[in-house]
Amino acid sequence: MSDDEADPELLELLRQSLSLSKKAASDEVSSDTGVLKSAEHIYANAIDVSIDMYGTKAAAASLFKTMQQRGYSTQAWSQHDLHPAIEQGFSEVGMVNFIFTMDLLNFSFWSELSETERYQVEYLGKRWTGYKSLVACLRRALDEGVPITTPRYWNDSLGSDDVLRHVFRSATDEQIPLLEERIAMLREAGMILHQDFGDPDEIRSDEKETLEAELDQLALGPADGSEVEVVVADPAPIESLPADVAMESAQAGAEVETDTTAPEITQSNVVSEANNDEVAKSSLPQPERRPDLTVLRLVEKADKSAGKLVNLLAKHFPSFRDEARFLSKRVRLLKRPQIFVADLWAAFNGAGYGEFTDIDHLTMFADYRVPQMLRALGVLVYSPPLHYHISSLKEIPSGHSWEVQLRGCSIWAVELIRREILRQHPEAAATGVNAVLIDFLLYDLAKERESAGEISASLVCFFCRALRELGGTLFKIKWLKMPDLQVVPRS
Ligand SMILES: Nc1nc2c(c(CN[C@H]3C=C[C@H](O)[C@@H]3O)cn2[C@@H]2O[C@H](COP(=O)(O)O)[C@@H](O)[C@H]2O)c(=O)[nH]1
Repeated sequence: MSDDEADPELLELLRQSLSLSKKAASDEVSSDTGVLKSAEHIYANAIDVSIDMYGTKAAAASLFKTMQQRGYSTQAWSQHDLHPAIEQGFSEVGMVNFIFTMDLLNFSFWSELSETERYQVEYLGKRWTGYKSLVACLRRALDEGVPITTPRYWNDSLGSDDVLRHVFRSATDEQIPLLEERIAMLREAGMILHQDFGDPDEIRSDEKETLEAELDQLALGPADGSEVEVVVADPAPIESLPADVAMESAQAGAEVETDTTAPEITQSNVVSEANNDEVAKSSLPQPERRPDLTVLRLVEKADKSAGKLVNLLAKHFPSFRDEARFLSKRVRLLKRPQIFVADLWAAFNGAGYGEFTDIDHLTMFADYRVPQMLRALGVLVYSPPLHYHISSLKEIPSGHSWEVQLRGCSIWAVELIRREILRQHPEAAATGVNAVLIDFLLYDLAKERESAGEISASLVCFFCRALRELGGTLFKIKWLKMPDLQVVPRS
């Protein structure tokens, strides 16, 4: 390096000491999520939920057998009715943005109404409920030309409350639970993505000038007093983005910049992810195309670590920070950050943006559906007070000790099932049997039972272990109303 060139390491040191470099802020993220440790702590101190050893062994055997029979793998993810796939015309940017949007809102589809009256979404000539109703809303919006999976859109004037309410519209009188909270979460996440992972091009000019001025003042002249040229890193020109992203954005303009002065949004003048090409051919004036790479940058910041990506989500996004207090200790459950990473891993089959070196460190995702299945399999056992509370259809408030015990013990139970499978079948380690696939399978089995009428949507029939052993009948009890998201009213 010649004398008059600025020392890049010195400049980075200056930036970090002034905490001007975003790079410094996110490098402190650990790859250890702490979720399994929290789950073990909850299990070790739970008095209302326990894990049955025999049930766990039996569940491990039957789940492994089912996995073998179905050849269960990440491939199952793309075979789902509504999940996006590259083969359907989604770009990689579009897939990542879709999955982020989906898992940002992937909570609480609970209804107390009957199958016919509960919230449901009409799409592709079918009625979708539960988690699938959310995915159907996103697909339907894209088909209707609303770029609902483009983070930039969430705070664009075109993305009004009315437009977003229309995206989640119901085919029945019941609307999607927590609609206003979901809209607020979209806007908050869009702002955070722009602030923390925004395109350097989009840094406000005054912000950039401030940065340059501060660095100018601090640039240390070399010993011989010659001038040091302060270089403020220019935004990476689009051609220097990873080949696949540059290609995606050059070809398909995966995202469309919504021009706030554009005419009222109509089906034809907004380019959606899924039908870029058709509209590209249309005669309409095409707005400037620029991909929204903020989620990609978030994913890339994790350096292919699943644990780091989970922690980045919990660190930057309050709505992903799924934690609770149990016996006056903070515990981490992080259901949706983990399910986002798992969905990326499955959607991309462990490659590209789905490649994670530590995917096996993820745990089960503590929702309200998989615990039902664990109970039905005889893995989870409830204390009489908890069982009575549930069977008398009483709600369990968010953050209540019972909720934390149910979620934490479910995570620990799936870990014990995973260990038992590997104990019974050491070869399974090579086939990638991990908590993610066990969880996915438990969820899918629960939904299959629901479709087969064994578990109705609003009333969940449990084989109460004690009754079954006494040859008792099926206990018709309603699953506890346990919102899996701690919704803090937005001030
Ligand atoms: N632990 C766990 N929880 C999951 C899922 C999924 C869907 N994942 C798909 C991706 C790959 C798999 O093959 C699945 O097909 C949704 N949920 C949660 O359930 C609740 C919705 O329930 P219901 O109202 O009945 O649809 C809600 O809290 C939602 O966040 C999962 O996989 N694991």
